[in-house]
Amino acid sequence: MPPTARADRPDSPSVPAGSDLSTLASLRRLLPTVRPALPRLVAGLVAALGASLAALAIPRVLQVLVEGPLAAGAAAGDPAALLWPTLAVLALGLLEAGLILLRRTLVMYPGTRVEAALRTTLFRHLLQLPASFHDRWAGGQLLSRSMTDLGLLRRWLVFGLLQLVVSTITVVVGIAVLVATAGWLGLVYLVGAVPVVVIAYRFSRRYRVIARTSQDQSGDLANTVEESVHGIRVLKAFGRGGDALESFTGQAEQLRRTEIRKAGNQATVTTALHLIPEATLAVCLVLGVWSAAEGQLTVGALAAFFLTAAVINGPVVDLGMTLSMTLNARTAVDRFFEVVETANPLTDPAEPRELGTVRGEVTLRDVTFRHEADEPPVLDGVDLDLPAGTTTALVGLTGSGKSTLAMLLPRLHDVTTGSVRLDGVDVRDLRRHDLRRAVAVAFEEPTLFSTTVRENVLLGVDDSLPAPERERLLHSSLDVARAGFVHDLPQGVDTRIGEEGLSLSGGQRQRLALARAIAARPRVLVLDDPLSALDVTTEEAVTRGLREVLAGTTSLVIAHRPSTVALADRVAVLSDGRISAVGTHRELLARDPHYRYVVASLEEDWVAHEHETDLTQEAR
Ligand SMILES: Nc1ncnc2c1ncn2[C@@H]1O[C@H](COP(=O)(O)OP(=O)(O)OP(=O)(O)O)[C@@H](O)[C@H]1O
Repeated sequence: MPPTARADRPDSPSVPAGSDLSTLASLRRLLPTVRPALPRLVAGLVAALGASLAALAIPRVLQVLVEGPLAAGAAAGDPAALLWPTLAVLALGLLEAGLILLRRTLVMYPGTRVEAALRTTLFRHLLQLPASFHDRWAGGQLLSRSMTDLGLLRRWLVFGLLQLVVSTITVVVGIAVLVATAGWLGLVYLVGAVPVVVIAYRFSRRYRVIARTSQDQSGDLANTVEESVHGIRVLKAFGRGGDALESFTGQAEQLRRTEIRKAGNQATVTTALHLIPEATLAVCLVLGVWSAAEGQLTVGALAAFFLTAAVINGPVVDLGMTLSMTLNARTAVDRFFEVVETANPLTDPAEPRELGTVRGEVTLRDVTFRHEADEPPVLDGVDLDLPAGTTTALVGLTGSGKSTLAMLLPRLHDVTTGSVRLDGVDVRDLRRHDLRRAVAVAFEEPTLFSTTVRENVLLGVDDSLPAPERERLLHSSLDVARAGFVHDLPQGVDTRIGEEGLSLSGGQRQRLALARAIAARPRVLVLDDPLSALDVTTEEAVTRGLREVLAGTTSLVIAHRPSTVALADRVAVLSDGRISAVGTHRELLARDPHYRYVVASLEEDWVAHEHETDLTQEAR
């Protein structure tokens, strides 16, 4: 089975957080974001109501026309008497059309603004949330929440919401007009509204669940596409393209079935909402004609009654669509708030300590770390000193927790217990911005952004530095990382590199990521196996350059190869969640059997890794 779905991650919480709220309470959470747009939305609502009232007024004019000038004019052979009522109907029609246009114009801008504001809020929060959140949440789910769900929400705000309010008011006012026009006949029409309400209520309960399933499934599908495109080389290399397609087709089929269920439910309710008012109208027709024949109702009142009922029938029939739009919007709001209301445990302290000039001394004391409270600890009582200006290699068997430990330094994770200190200050007492200016990281998996080489490398460099200084940093860090290949790119350092730098080789990407970490001139540099994708010759050249840069910088280098270990002044061995030995490479080789075992297994892994890299490159 190809890794098209992140089976280890919940794609979305199984019990939606907003599900215990009523639809109204759930949607009300949008109010703070919608508030600035409220005046235009309310103006749009007034315009829409005006249009509906104009439509409702037309039958009344027709009643006057039928009962007055039409009868009299026709009898006297005086068609001129029809002029004014006809002009009134025309004016009302034009007013209705004008108000509909005004409504559209008024609500279009606030709708897009609210959508953009919500999208920014979501993205800002995603950037704030810790790495552990992104470990748990699939990218496709976040993508579909920020794109599809917010698009649904905008359409509901500019159309569904207004339609719902206007339809409700039109129906209520319309029924009042019916009662005023035809007395008990209006009450008969009102009785017909009871099954409509019951059906609409039952439909909403069913549809809410289907809407949630459909939006979650479309997030899962987006995730599959994202992962398959991301991992296209692996899928091709292992000949698993067909399996990926099968998995995608399965998910797409599941979504299609849900959409069919959704459409089926909508069709059923729309049919019912069509039939009931029409049937009610038929009953009213029989009763109305009988009543007119008995002289209890004038012909004009009867005509006005049916024209008004026809105006009301429109919103009743549309109720199915407006309700489903509202329920889709409610689901979108729930899914939005599930992310936005995820508490961020990695916040800045209320009273942050100032860092001043950083020496770069790092100490870890009795550090325990577990991903979840009920999981065993990855780190369990780690004590480690990184004296200022020294380079320490962190070595351990695979899965021993080296990357986890490295992530504690810039607070990508927070310790569960114990402390990490920079120059004696607990990193949790510092602003994250200050801390991350002082501590830079180059990860083994180098992520590059879809922008120029220059912007990628200068990502961590202070924007306020003068341009010549930034330029110097750019070139010197590219030099150290032996990334001279960028000068051969079509526009040199101004060449846009592809999504995640995929148009570059693994080794080239790794060198740019290394250059980025060096260019930030941190006092503490964390390198998570930064040379793993380099060939031996390039690795030697980079190592020579790095040695100069590392002199004077406190560095923690996670090493998977003896050559990387050689960069370090000393080596710390991570075993069973704690530091089991610290010393020079030679000392540890001489006295620590576990270190000898780790080095031997790393050498084996390295040979296997080289072989696998060759295979993947051949597959390309
Ligand atoms: N998000 C997570 N939730 C639960 N466990 C995790 C998570 N991320 C990593 N782990 C587990 O934590 C342990 C340490 O992982 P870590 O990546 O720190 O090891 P490592 O020593 O850097 O491994 P390697 O040398 O293979 O890169 C592993 O057992 C891993 O499965």
